[in-house]
Amino acid sequence: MATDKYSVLLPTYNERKNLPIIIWLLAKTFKENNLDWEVVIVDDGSPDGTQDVAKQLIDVYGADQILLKPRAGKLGLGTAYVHGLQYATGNFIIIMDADFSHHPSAIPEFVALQKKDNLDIVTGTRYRGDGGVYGWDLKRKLVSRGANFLATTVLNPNISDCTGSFRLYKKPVLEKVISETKSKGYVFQMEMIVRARAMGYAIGEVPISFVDRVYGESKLGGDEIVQYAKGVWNLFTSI
Ligand SMILES: Nc1nc2c(ncn2[C@@H]2O[C@H](COP(=O)(O)OP(=O)(O)O[C@H]3O[C@H](CO)[C@@H](O)[C@H](O)[C@@H]3O)[C@@H](O)[C@H]2O)c(=O)[nH]1
Ligand SMILES: [Mg+2]
Repeated sequence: MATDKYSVLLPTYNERKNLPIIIWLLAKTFKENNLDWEVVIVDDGSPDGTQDVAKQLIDVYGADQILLKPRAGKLGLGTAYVHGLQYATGNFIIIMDADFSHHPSAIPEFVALQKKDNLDIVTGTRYRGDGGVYGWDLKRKLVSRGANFLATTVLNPNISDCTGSFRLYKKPVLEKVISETKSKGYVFQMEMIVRARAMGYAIGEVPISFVDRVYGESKLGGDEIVQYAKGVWNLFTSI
């Protein structure tokens, strides 16, 4: 009996090479675990032809499993989730990256933990238990650790990985938290989890291994880091 449905929001920017494999892995994982699913691809006009690949995947898997909801230009990661959510039909939403840094094989663990404690949110953590980061250089590791340290000391949300973006939400919970969230870029994930905590939602953590992408480049730039620091400050003064 499968009444629950899981909608994956998959933001893409130049992920032509990664998309077919991540979709294949997702389909396999959901099928093997007997879960009802769909993927909403939010592509921001990638110049590398990501959308052509997405259309081919719709032909292979069917339009009820793969939805392509593009935007005209690169408008940022945070607003990509807001955009994708409008089209999701599942009662649970999974947010993840399209470049295998978030492996679909962790999804059954997220689902099981959510069910066990009837959690509102399950978030992947690189900074607890068996979790970890592989393939990042020292600078990127320091940026991530520093970002988490800043959020933890200033906002104290009692979450070991505030900037991670592999998460499972009850759909109404995500809708509520997203409606209160103001940031537009990478800082969005941190703001979401801090606000969710302040709203009193039940949050669980699953240790995950984050492996740096094989194909393509990260889109995290210096501007995102500045936006992040501003985001922590805004939350500090508003929550
Ligand atoms: N639609 C859209 N997608 C985007 C955009 N920017 C990035 N993406 C997509 O968002 C995902 C993550 O982007 P990456 O560029 O691969 O991020 P990262 O450097 O690996 O950063 C990861 O770690 C950060 C810090 O923990 C996380 O905050 C971030 O979400 C991600 O998991 C990828 O699927 C990428 O294509 C955008 O402006 N628009
Ligand atoms: Mg990445």
